[in-house]
Amino acid sequence: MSRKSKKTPTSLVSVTDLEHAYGHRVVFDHLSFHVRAGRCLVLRGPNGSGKTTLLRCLVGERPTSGTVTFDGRRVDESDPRFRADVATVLGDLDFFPDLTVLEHLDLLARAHGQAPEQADEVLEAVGISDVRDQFPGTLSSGQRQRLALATAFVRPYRLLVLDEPEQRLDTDGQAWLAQRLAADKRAGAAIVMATHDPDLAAAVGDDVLELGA
Ligand SMILES: Nc1ncnc2c1ncn2[C@@H]1O[C@H](COP(=O)(O)OP(=O)(O)OP(=O)(O)O)[C@@H](O)[C@H]1O
Repeated sequence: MSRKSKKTPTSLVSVTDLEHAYGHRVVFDHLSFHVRAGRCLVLRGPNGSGKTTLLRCLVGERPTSGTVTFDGRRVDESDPRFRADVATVLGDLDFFPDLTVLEHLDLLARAHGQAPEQADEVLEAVGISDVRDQFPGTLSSGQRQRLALATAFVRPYRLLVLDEPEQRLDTDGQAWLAQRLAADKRAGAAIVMATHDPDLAAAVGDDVLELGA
């Protein structure tokens, strides 16, 4: 008689005994967790508790000690496979001043092998079609944030890493973001997101890691 083995879902991101310090200041230590495909881990904690530092370690910043793996391999931001699989919106992005909003997205879509109409679709979805021909320097802060999000959403990914994606978005933008992230999870993406917005955390988060507690 054959015995069926119960398949446990594998982790996409694995963090083991992670520590990061700036000089003598230990921001976090002894951190271990996993994130599976289709799940969202929310990082919470007060200002300065280490959320951004941890997100940066997930996408290639070298920690003081410990390991971070993505899909079973040590994270290496120069690895083309890693870059193809992982999208990030971390901090204020540097946009090319001489490329329009549409040109930015078009460039990224093509670089990731997407159809040319992908940029237009994302512009529409993110709600910045009306500024498609403007340069980044002429956008409002909320429009810049929408463009930052669009740079991730215009391309495929297996892991999405977001630092306070809700910042500067209006109410409609925040509601749209929550729906988009929920749809991403249903499509199988893993998400790790630092947020100060309890509504977004409740709408999208499956697990919560509290830093600075
Ligand atoms: N490059 C750096 N050099 C030295 N110290 C740093 C550096 N980056 C961050 N820190 C310090 O590390 C700590 C954690 O910062 P981090 O930005 O990770 O916190 P955070 O939880 O993301 O905060 P916030 O909620 O304000 O975004 C802070 O005390 C900060 O001053």
